[in-house]
Amino acid sequence: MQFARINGITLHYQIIGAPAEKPVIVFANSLGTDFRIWRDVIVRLAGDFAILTYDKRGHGLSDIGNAPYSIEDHVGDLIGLLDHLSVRDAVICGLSVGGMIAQGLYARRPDLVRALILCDTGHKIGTADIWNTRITAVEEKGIESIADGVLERWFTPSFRSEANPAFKGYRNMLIRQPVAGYTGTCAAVRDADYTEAAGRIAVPTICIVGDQDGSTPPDLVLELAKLIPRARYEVIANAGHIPCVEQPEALTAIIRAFLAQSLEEEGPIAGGSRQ
Ligand SMILES: O=C(O)CC1=CCC(=O)O1
Repeated sequence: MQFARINGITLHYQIIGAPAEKPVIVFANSLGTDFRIWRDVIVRLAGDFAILTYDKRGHGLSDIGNAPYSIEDHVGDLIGLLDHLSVRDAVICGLSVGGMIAQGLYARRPDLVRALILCDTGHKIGTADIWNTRITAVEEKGIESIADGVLERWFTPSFRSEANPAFKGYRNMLIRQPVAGYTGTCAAVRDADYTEAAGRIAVPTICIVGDQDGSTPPDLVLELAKLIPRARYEVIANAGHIPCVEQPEALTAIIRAFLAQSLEEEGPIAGGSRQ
């Protein structure tokens, strides 16, 4: 296991492959999850790419730090981690709040970003009322009290079978996140708005969404894609909010096709920076 002290807190991360030798893909995960959600995508990409995953603050094995957070706290952690690992010019793939972190990273440090894969995310997600209601419920009654509603938006009905051990496992992942980390990140999403910044994105970008995503539905993700100059847009069939879990093969195929085209257009990377 790999850990680094960044911005005064311990972050848990994992690097597979050599960033000095292969194009780097960084995966940023969603609210209420840790980096294990990317496993079935990573195993399909490893070998061709160096892969960095990490648990954002307040999630997984990373420290909680001072909650509540702003999205800039999460962005600052990823900047710190990439600087710590001397990774530049990476492909950033972010899911949901991870996609907002990716947008914020590009806004602050475009030198770190070669391409963006924005998965089931938005320039703005939800309303202040929705997030404040959720924060209050979790503070008063715990994550378990909202888990069923969240899981209905995360996964399609066929995945949400009690007979599916993976469904139970991801429910465990959600309800075992620290309350302060979870509500702290709800506050970060509530206050984040990348509507203006989206128009300034000038790297190859693809926006991807599950056709049954109940959290950031296809309409929202399409709206984001339309804000970003020349962004591509893809819908994955039979997936909710977390296609890396439900449809990893389809998601990997889209990522591969996008990177084959966009990295080819831009020229080869070696040593974590463009030639
Ligand atoms: O958990 C949810 O409701 C969906 C979600 C919104 C932001 C995020 O990261 O996940």
